[in-house]
Amino acid sequence: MITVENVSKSFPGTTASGSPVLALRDVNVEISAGALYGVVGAAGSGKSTLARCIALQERPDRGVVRLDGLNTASLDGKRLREVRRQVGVVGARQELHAERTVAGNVAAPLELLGLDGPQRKSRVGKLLDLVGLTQRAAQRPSELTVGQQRRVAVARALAASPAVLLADDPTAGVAPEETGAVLTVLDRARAELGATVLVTTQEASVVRRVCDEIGVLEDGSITESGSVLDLLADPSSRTARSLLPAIETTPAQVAKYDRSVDIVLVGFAAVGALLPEASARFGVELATIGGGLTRVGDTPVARFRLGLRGEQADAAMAWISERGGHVTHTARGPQGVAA
Ligand SMILES: Nc1ncnc2c1ncn2[C@@H]1O[C@H](COP(=O)(O)OP(=O)(O)OP(=O)(O)O)[C@@H](O)[C@H]1O
Repeated sequence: MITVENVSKSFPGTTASGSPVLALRDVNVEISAGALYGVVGAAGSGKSTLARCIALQERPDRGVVRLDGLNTASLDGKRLREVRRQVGVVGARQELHAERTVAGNVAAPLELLGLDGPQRKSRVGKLLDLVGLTQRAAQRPSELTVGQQRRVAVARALAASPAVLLADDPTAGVAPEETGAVLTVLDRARAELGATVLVTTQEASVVRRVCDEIGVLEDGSITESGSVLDLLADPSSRTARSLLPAIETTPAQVAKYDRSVDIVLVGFAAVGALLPEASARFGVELATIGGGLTRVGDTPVARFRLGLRGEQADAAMAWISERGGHVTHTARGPQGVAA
């Protein structure tokens, strides 16, 4: 478990005015052990600063970072270096050793730890298998794509078996067709090695594919946090806006019905069966006039705009809500009576 409590961090100003940059403002974050947690925000929102505070590479001005309950604020010297080793870091700007092979790059931290040859070989073999680059062991980084280089960097960061893997903008500069493979490797680090994985990103697609929980940073403050699926339940949340399918309907489409509602459905059962069952049970016409289906991780998630017709429409919507559908009332058609 990683706990960030009331952390603030500023840097001396670099602009002409010289006023300090407040990179983090009173940030609180809780990351469960074994989670794949996304720190999400625009450029300059403070993601890397938060990541560096958690990796103990930066000291907060105020507040505390706890790693498994350990207050890291007072750590120094040897103990600080030991605890830092619990966090493996992959950054977009971190270079691999150009003159060493892929296997040599992954082995480098193990050499520093003093593992003997056979132990190193076995560990490097397992890590290259995890990142899917066994066939590339003898190649140099320059022979690999950016996405493959990033996967080597992940293997290297995992070499010393850290409890936490921190990937700062892992898909930056990676070709779109390769981002899936990079994210799969992060997911495997969590699933197969039990690491807690922390990812910083600006990309909704990264959140959609792999994050269980997120914290959204805006201008140094956390504005939304929690489980991704829970955040989707509030259609006005930034997370919902960026992850749910867009709804594009014209007033003319809505006008054909008594009224319309927007509905978010999460999970296999909800997406497959709720609407037809509600329609049959209450004798109500439920027509999908906008929205669509997406996937968040392995979970299907739908957002539809429905046109409703029938006396029992309210009862049908209440029935859907009781079964976990998130219903937002939108416009009434011309036949509707304003509430
Ligand atoms: N070492 C530093 N010295 C001065 N200002 C800094 C330093 N590091 C970060 N900042 C400033 O703090 C703010 C937050 O930066 P940070 O790099 O954490 O944001 P970010 O969300 O990671 O951005 P990006 O997605 O572009 O990497 C920015 O205004 C940045 O200019």
